[in-house]
Amino acid sequence: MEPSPRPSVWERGAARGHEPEPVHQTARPTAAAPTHSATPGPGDPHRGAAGPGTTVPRTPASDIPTPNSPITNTPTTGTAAAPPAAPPAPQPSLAALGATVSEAPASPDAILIRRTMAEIEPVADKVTSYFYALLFVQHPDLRALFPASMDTQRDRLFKALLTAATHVDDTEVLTSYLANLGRGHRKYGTQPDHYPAVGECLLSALARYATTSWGPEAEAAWVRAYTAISQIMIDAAAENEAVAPAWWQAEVVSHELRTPEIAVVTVRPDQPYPFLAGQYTSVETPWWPRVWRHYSFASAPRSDGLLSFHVKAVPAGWVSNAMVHRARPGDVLRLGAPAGSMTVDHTTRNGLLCVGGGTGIAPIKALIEDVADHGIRRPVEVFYGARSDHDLYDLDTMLRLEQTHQWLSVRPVVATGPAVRGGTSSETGQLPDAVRQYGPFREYDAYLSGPPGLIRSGVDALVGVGIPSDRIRHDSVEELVSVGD
Ligand SMILES: NC(=O)C1=CN([C@@H]2O[C@H](COP(=O)(O)OP(=O)(O)OC[C@H]3O[C@@H](n4cnc5c(N)ncnc54)[C@H](O)[C@@H]3O)[C@@H](O)[C@H]2O)C=CC1
Repeated sequence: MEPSPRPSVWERGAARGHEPEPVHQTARPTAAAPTHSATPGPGDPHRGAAGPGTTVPRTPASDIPTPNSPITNTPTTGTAAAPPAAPPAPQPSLAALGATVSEAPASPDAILIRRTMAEIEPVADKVTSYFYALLFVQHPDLRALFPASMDTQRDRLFKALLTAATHVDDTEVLTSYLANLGRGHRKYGTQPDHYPAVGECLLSALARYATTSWGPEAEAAWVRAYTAISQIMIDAAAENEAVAPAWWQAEVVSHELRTPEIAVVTVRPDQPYPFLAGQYTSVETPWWPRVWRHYSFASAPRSDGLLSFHVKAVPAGWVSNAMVHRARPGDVLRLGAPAGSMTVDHTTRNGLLCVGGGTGIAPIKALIEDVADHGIRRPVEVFYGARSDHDLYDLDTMLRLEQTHQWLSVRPVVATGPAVRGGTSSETGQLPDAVRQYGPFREYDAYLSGPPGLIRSGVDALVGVGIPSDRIRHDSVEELVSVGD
């Protein structure tokens, strides 16, 4: 697969009179690879972040590139300039982006971009493969910074780029999403001068496969979109450097095997870790460098600063098996920044209807603790589902919470049963069906957590029991699908 020797679009500059965007600045840094969602990626997490400081022209996020004041990216090795004062705001998911795409009239650029997208969709795998082949041939220094296995990685960078480009008209949601993405990429050691390299390869891949819709206008639209996207990410990362580390080191302080496959892992971050109950983080183990997976926090923020995760070892899951079968007290993990919008709205007195399946009960437990911490009595109804009685690994904890808080009600539901544990008999069936038997829940906000299939069918059930879709919160199904192991 030969990379095309085409001249840089960033050197040529976008159409419509925009200033050209220089491609290469100083020495290429010791970059890193993206592992989950989007763009240029990670450095070796256990060696410290990227290489020498580099500069790129900087523009206002909402504008088209105009060289002005430079950003200087300095290595971040986990030392925050100042401790983060407040927990981060919940971040929008790709699902949130999807909800907005059809509402506004499309701009000319968006129309051109969507045409390209429609054309490459049937051959998306080929486009992605070509994109990475090109990236690694033209920038071999970047290859060593991606995970050894690209199986999971393959889709992430490319898909996120395309998703963001598709939503280029929706400035508010897109900016928030991309800013979060840019901050999240700090843990990979992503540097500003990686973005033009990725942009070049993205456009080359599109040009090769979108033969019908591609042309000077489409290319110019993509250059503008990608330039805006990368600038938002670069700016957000630079701003975030002043207030938070690129990652946190976290020592395992306890490891409790609840079933042969499920462990509760508790860690102590090396510095304050602000987050909100219901959020999740990315975790990298020392055994699989540059492979990050998402796990929800299983507790609300605690006064001792400890964080807990419920991890189920899934077949062939690298990180999950390491977390369950290998991690022991004293091991040091790395954590990315917190993310996710499945958080409690404390401006309302609505009740909470919580549906947690399997290890999806972890963030539900955090939400319950959060409600308790706020001291306001709001009804909280929990449906806790598992395949069998044996898999209700956290039922004792949930029942203890129910005994402590009279506003809390916990209903175990097993797919195959019947079962009785802790003196509480479980219902038998699927979680969404169990929810439908109760209600209506019109004065409730809903929280869904668990396998992607449960999220999808759960939303329908929750709407069916009277909860408007804008009051149903769950993490992005796309992210859940891509973090299964
Ligand atoms: N924030 C979140 O949404 C979180 C999601 N998870 C995800 O939860 C999953 C947990 O896996 P396991 O414990 O093996 O769960 P599991 O496969 O044992 O299922 C748990 C429960 O969900 C129900 N369920 C599964 N698929 C369903 C479907 N298509 N429709 C209706 N109900 C369904 C099952 O009947 C069971 O009650 C993982 O995929 C993990 O990534 C875990 C923690 C947090």
